[in-house]
Amino acid sequence: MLYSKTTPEQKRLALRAALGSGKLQQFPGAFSPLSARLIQEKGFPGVYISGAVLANDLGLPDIGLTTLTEVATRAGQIARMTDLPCIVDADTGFGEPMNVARTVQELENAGLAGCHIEDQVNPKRCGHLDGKAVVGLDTATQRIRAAADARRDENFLIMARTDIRATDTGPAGLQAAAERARALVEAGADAIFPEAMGTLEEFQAIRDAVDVPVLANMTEFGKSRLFTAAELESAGINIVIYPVTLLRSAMGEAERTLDVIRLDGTQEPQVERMLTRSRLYELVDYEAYNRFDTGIFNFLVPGRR
Ligand SMILES: C[C@](O)(C(=O)O)[C@H](CC(=O)O)C(=O)O
Ligand SMILES: [Mg+2]
Repeated sequence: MLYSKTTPEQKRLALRAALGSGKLQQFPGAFSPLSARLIQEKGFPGVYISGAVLANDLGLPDIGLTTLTEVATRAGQIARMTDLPCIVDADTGFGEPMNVARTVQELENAGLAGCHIEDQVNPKRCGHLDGKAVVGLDTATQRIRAAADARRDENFLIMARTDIRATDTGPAGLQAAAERARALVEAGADAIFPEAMGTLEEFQAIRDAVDVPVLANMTEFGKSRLFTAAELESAGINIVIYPVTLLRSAMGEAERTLDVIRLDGTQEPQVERMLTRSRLYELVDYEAYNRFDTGIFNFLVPGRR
């Protein structure tokens, strides 16, 4: 009922333990607080909160238009509805290194378990598009150092994302990614998100370059093949995200339903594919509110009528 009783501190500890377990952790992307409940119910160990989903849901492209306030607010709404640790996409940290410091403190306040900060220039773009540019090593490491120094809970996870691989599609790009990953860990990153890796061998190369957890981004219609959990685990990957998968599924289904209503004049053929009323009520814990309400209106004071 209401919000999660698991504290942010407990969630951060759980995330640290999960990442150190040696088992691949699958984090689907929640597009809403309710979808985070579904992710928890299905037995996943954590929730990812995607910058692309946040922006797209507002009708905006994912090019750094969303603000820290918008991201922290929405991420906080999602985080408080689940007992699972949530990792949020903090893009480039919303400004200069000093802004990155504030970003981390706001995300801590919002109850997140961790965030990732990338080395793209502003305006940033989806990591799987062409023509990206990254900042120099100094700025990239300053962002991470500022983030690591700003946190007040040492277990808040600072993940560094590097987009440098795609700036040179040949072996030099991969070499640059491995070097940058090492430098970002040196600057204080607790985990590495190598963006737009093409093959399992590329993931393996980053894995070999650092001794912190490594993330794989299994976003659809991107540069990576959609590797299975077993494949990623065999490459030594610690955490995999499916960032936009649920939004794409939900919007795909919404589009099909709208077409049916237009064509058939009724949604009837789609009803059997929908979340039922009782399932929806289960997810919002309706029953618990009912008990609460009954209790309030039935209280007795001994000796009084
Ligand atoms: C992971 C990502 O940063 C996101 O915002 O979810 C995106 C996902 C996407 O656009 O498919 C990314 O840059 O890969
Ligand atoms: Mg993003």
